[in-house]
Amino acid sequence: MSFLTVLNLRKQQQGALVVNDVSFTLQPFHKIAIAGETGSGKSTLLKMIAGLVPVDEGTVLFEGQRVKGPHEVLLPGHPRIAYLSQHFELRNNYSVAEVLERVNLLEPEAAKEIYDICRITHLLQRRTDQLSGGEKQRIALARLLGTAPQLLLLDEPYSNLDMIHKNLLKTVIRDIGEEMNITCMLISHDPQDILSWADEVMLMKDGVIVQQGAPQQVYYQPLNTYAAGLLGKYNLLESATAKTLVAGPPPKGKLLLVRPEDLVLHTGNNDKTIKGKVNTVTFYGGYYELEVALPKDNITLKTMHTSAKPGDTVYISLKNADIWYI
Ligand SMILES: Nc1ncnc2c1ncn2[C@@H]1O[C@H](COP(=O)(O)OP(=O)(O)OP(=O)(O)O)[C@@H](O)[C@H]1O
Repeated sequence: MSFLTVLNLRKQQQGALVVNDVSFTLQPFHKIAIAGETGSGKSTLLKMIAGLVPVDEGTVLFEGQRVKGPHEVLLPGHPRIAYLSQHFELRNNYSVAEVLERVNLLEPEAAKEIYDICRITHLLQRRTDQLSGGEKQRIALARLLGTAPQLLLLDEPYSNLDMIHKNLLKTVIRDIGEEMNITCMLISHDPQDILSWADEVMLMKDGVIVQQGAPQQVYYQPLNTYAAGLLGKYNLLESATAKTLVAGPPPKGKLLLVRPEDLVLHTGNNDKTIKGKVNTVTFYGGYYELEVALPKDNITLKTMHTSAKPGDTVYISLKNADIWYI
């Protein structure tokens, strides 16, 4: 028996199929991250799993039991599945401690551990209108954890957070998984959040899972340009370019997909380099990004150090990475 089984789930909104025959299973403590363009059905899928939105067709089984829809129960939502919405609200004119105590099901010691993990212990006496967005987010999370969930569904938890609060929340989410033994699923638009956290990545488009696999696999072996683009920049290289960079002929009708960091910049040429002219150089802090015009392609390349300037001639080779054509 799987921890969570999603079977042929379908949902229509305003006459359009927004979740279309989605099936997957989730084992305890396996971290699944979902990405997809806006409107691809990610939130609707999580809300159906949580029992907050009625299912049109299909079934959600949590520990072998069907998750009931919101119209089948008095209080919508499964008691052991928590969903953190992008649009959560904290009641005004209450202290943080009061907001948390209203729903807390845990012993004081366990509740205190959650407040520590969520880094909110110092905020307990504050009023909810005296909090920053990042603090509110961690309190909303602590409130959900107080209901003792086994499965936590996080819907874009990092949106609208500055880097400091985002990093703090990332640590909190990691600790929830590791120290509280809660299984998490997460939606995010940011490849860095997804790839660094997930055991498995699920990519959605038009209500369908278009690709699912380990982060390295979906990043380096995307099934199509949509999947490639969701997880970062990429180059699609013509066969003439591919022939210079890769030993052996490219498969007919296919293009070589290369991530910018898998190209190497040289100042001199050899038989595995291709000559190009630098169009732009952009500094991003930890790396530089160069746009380079090749005879048949324009490519994007990432490098840690460079003194190249627009107009310079450079030579480019491919790192010894796995070759992927689409
Ligand atoms: N309650 C609703 N009533 C009508 N249409 C809805 C409702 N909820 C969602 N939709 C529509 O269903 C589609 C999928 O929405 P959903 O929020 O699941 O997408 P998403 O992938 O989570 O998008 P985003 O990344 O923008 O949050 C969208 O076209 C949306 O407008």
